[in-house]
Amino acid sequence: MPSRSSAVLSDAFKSHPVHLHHKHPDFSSLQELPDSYAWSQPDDHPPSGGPIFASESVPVIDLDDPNALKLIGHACKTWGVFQVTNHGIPTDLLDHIESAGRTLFSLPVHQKLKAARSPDGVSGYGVARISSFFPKLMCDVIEAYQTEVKRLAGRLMWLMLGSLGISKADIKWAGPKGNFKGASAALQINSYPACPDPDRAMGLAAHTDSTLLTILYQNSTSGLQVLREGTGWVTVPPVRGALVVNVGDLLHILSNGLYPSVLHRAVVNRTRHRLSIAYLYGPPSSVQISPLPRLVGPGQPPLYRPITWSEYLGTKAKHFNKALSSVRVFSPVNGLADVTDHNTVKVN
Ligand SMILES: C=C1C[C@]23C[C@H]1CC[C@H]2[C@@]12CCC[C@@](C)(C(=O)O1)[C@H]2[C@@H]3C(=O)O
Ligand SMILES: O=C(O)CCC(=O)C(=O)O
Ligand SMILES: [Fe+2]
Repeated sequence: MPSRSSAVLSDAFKSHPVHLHHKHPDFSSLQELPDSYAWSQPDDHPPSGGPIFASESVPVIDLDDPNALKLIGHACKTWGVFQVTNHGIPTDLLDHIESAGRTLFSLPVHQKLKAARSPDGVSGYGVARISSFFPKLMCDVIEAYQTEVKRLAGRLMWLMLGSLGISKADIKWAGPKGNFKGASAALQINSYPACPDPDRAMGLAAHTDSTLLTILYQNSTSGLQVLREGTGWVTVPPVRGALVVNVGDLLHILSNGLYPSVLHRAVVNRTRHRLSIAYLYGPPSSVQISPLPRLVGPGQPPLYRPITWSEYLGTKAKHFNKALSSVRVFSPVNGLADVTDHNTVKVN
């Protein structure tokens, strides 16, 4: 979004521009998966959806539930992801932003390319890392959505931190009113066209978000999967009106590893187009984030060094899924893999 915060955030990519040599095919007319889209790691990609009858599923939490705080704390510790209902964002605003996204993606390719994201930019049309050049009507919807989702993000922050015993006095950068006024954020609209060969393709590769938290709206077509230890990839089913919340790397750092960021990916569907809208939420871009003093002590040394969001995005751009372990202070002495290290994911 053309906002001050994303202009500052984009500084993070100046030294790691992404040069994509992709042509943008017209997906609406493709009968076969182009070779350039065939996924090279079939082992890591069991047929779309993972186990059909997963014994456990991602928690769905009603924010009006008096036990919401406890339920959120438990979900953050054990899953790193949960869905929320009664979150205050009206369903018709969700419907509007979805149709605004569809309108954008259904523009002819040449028109979308006029808003192509530059190699070191945060916003624009492209293959993952979006926005701008919207017709006025669409901007209104996006602004309305950003206002609401920003408020929800602040509320979720206090619920997530509150369940760790953290109060407003502990987070100075939340501002005098504790409403995270200076927070930075990016809104990413993802479009996953129907794919003739979904088991050989990938919508969005496995990653963790470099955020404090991410709030994701997904339309009625499933595709989001989270990696659950001992189970494998678990589909997060779309629940009408609900939003998915996941823990990002910066909350992982802030909580000194108590709330692990969750590895997730998006798979594609043979017949249905899928759309998702991610609100990637973080602290003011130059605030140092480090394990909260309240969560460290003699038996619990700080596991991560202080780092700003801007610096972390640069680290992510360089090390991808190893970024988090690259800011870890104590490497395990016995050489065992760090449980938080997603090093089973190969970086192409
Ligand atoms: C504020 C952010 C967070 C970004 C970069 C920048 C704008 C776009 C975000 C995403 C969204 C898609 C996955 C990801 C991994 C990607 O490629 O672009 C995210 C990345 C991150 O979480 O690191
Ligand atoms: O489309 C999805 O479900 C996932 C999107 C995502 O992970 C992201 O934008 O960071
Ligand atoms: Fe993500």
